[in-house]
Amino acid sequence: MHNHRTTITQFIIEEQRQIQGATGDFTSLLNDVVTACKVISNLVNHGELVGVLGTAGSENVQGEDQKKLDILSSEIFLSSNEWAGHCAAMASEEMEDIYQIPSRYPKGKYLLTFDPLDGSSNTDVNVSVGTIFSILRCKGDCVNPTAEDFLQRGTEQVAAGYALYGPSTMIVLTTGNGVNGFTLDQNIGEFILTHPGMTIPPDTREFAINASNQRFWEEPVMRYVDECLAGTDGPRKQDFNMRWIASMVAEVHRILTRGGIFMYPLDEKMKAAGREGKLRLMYEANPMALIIEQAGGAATTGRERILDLQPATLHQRVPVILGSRNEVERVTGYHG
Ligand SMILES: O=P(O)(O)OC[C@H]1O[C@](O)(COP(=O)(O)O)[C@@H](O)[C@@H]1O
Ligand SMILES: [Mg+2]
Ligand SMILES: [Mg+2]
Repeated sequence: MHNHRTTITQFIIEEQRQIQGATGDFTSLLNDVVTACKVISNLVNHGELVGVLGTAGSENVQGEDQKKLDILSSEIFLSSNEWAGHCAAMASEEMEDIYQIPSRYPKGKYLLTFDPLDGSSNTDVNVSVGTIFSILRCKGDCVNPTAEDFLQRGTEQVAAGYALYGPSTMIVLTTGNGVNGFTLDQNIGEFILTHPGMTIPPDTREFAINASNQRFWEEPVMRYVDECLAGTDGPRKQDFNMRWIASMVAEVHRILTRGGIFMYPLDEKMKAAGREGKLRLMYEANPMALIIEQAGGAATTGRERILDLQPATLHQRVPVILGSRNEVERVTGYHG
């Protein structure tokens, strides 16, 4: 008897069988998302061999220089998910407005939001990058959806996940029923369940923050990091380690695997620029917050639970503090 390995398709179908009235739409939408991640993984893996490194010479709605892979990955996600009739519309980090499903295709009942290439500053230096996605139900006019239809709290997500293009390619997924990780077996081109029921330890001694912004941090974050750096000589009476990969997907995956706290807090520089944070609520903070909470961790802005936030705009930025529950609650507590 060969040792049976569960593919992501089988896992999703078996999970959907538990749901009364499941039509299969959700399953095939997830399958199309998985296909898109496979295609992006292949591009990232081949890098300069296929000429996909470097900048595209254009800016996105956030005023950031777009990498070729940002745009290619966004196009791959759109073309993989527009034809099958599951989506009413889509929204990408790389597009100002929502993407309407071309009239030649049927429309469906889901809204797909995604960060096609996360960790863009790492594409050209061969460091892990990823894709982040979030699925919502279309509650309004699904024939002519608008950006407003996407502005649902993170608690409304029916699924969230990310693909990590690292030494191995993985997908980590939640449909609100725990968190599971799958590794791409390049030989058969299938994602195999390798990390069932991922959970985050409540305590950790590993923090991640971009220390180059230190002089702009608000007092609560300054205090928290100072106490970590003071180690056994300070009030925490224990030493802490630090990590910063500059790819949110890779940081979150490390935290899901061994615990930790990741912070991209609001700071004085952002406030001066009229910005509410660095990371985007709809396709970075909300999907990651759902995954983290489903694995037993916590995710706040420092002041509020991220999943409770009422989105105001499609590309809204928010402060993000997530990971091991007791540390996130400590930093949040410092914010009063
Ligand atoms: O360059 P910094 O300030 O370290 O910021 C790194 C952060 O920015 C991001 O790259 C933003 O995401 P994108 O690459 O999708 O724009 C995060 O993945 C990462 O955590
Ligand atoms: Mg990103
Ligand atoms: Mg991105």
